[in-house]
Amino acid sequence: MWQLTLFDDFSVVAMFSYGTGGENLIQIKGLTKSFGDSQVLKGVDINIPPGMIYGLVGRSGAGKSTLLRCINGLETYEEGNLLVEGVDVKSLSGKAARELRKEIGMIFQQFSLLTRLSVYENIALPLKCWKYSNSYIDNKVKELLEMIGIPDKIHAKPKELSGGQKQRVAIARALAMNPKILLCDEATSALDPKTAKSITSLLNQINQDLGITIVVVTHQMSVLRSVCEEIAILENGKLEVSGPVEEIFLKQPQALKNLIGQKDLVLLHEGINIKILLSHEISCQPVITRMARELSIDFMILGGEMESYQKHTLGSIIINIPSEHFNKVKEYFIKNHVMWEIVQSNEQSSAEVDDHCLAMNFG
Ligand SMILES: Nc1ncnc2c1ncn2[C@@H]1O[C@H](COP(=O)(O)OP(=O)(O)OP(=O)(O)O)[C@@H](O)[C@H]1O
Repeated sequence: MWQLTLFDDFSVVAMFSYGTGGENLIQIKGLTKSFGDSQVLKGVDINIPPGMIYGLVGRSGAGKSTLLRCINGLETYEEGNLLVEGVDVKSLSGKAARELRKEIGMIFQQFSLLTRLSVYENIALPLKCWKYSNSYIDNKVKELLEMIGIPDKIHAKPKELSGGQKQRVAIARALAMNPKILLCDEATSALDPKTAKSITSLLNQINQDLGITIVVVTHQMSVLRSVCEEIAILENGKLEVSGPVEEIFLKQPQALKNLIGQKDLVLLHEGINIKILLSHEISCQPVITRMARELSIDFMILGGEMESYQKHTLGSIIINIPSEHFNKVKEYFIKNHVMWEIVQSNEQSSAEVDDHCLAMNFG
């Protein structure tokens, strides 16, 4: 539903309030951004529905932080549209731009707390800037401290806090204005794995309890897997792949391989090495052992891994089967809707594997 809002500097902004179900809270289309002669975002398209935790990944310099800063209006862009709640961020100025930023909280790798202020004062800062009453501020800060789980640190200074506690305070400060969107730029990168996990759990909790849409920029794949529903992979300012996180990690498109590299696999030169993708449906069933029984074949297990995602556990397993069984194994996979691919050892060329399959009439 469209709404006209009149701000006190007399700027009028058409606001879109969702409630129609399928609308995207953040709609990015053909976004282009340059610094001088260097184009760092090259026509990026991304849609993020309300309430989703969305991950942005890519190698250093891919343009992730720049994209985040375009979302909250800290950077401008030359071409394309970036709509937040249906309003093009570029069209906003003055009070309207500040109102938008009020709707969007942000946290960073280095926490960005003011060292001379206490935890209470740090969290209260945005509320003071917006001139809320002292009693409102007091209630809000205490409520946020309860939510982030460190009410006892209310009078502590940042130097008296651990990294995880500092990030909790930064999260509380980012939530002080009741934003609809929380942008997290490498929020867990400076933390040890266990503390990082506790922060990702807090983000999940905030998303579920408050319905806040969260955009996460990270280099940590475990963070993506544990919090994000969908992700986008940026390469040199271009969107290479986007979609559900489970699907992307399962199918491993080239852009993901470019990002995380290839694992060193111990593959055999003899027979056929097959990677079986254990989707949620497949990982819930004893597909592999059943295959051995049903087809009366033996095979070697060369490796495998299972990873936990927000909703499911999935992964892959690599087996080596004797060449003469390939046809019936393939038929078994097709019949049981198993996703698979042949992986070749360093000694095997693809032509060799193809010849092998042709010679065996594997087609
Ligand atoms: N204010 C700026 N002025 C000029 N160039 C900039 C500015 N901010 C970023 N850049 C350049 O834009 C490109 C993208 O930077 P950005 O910080 O968005 O990448 P990133 O994907 O977030 O990288 P990282 O993962 O290392 O944080 C880089 O080449 C960077 O040097």
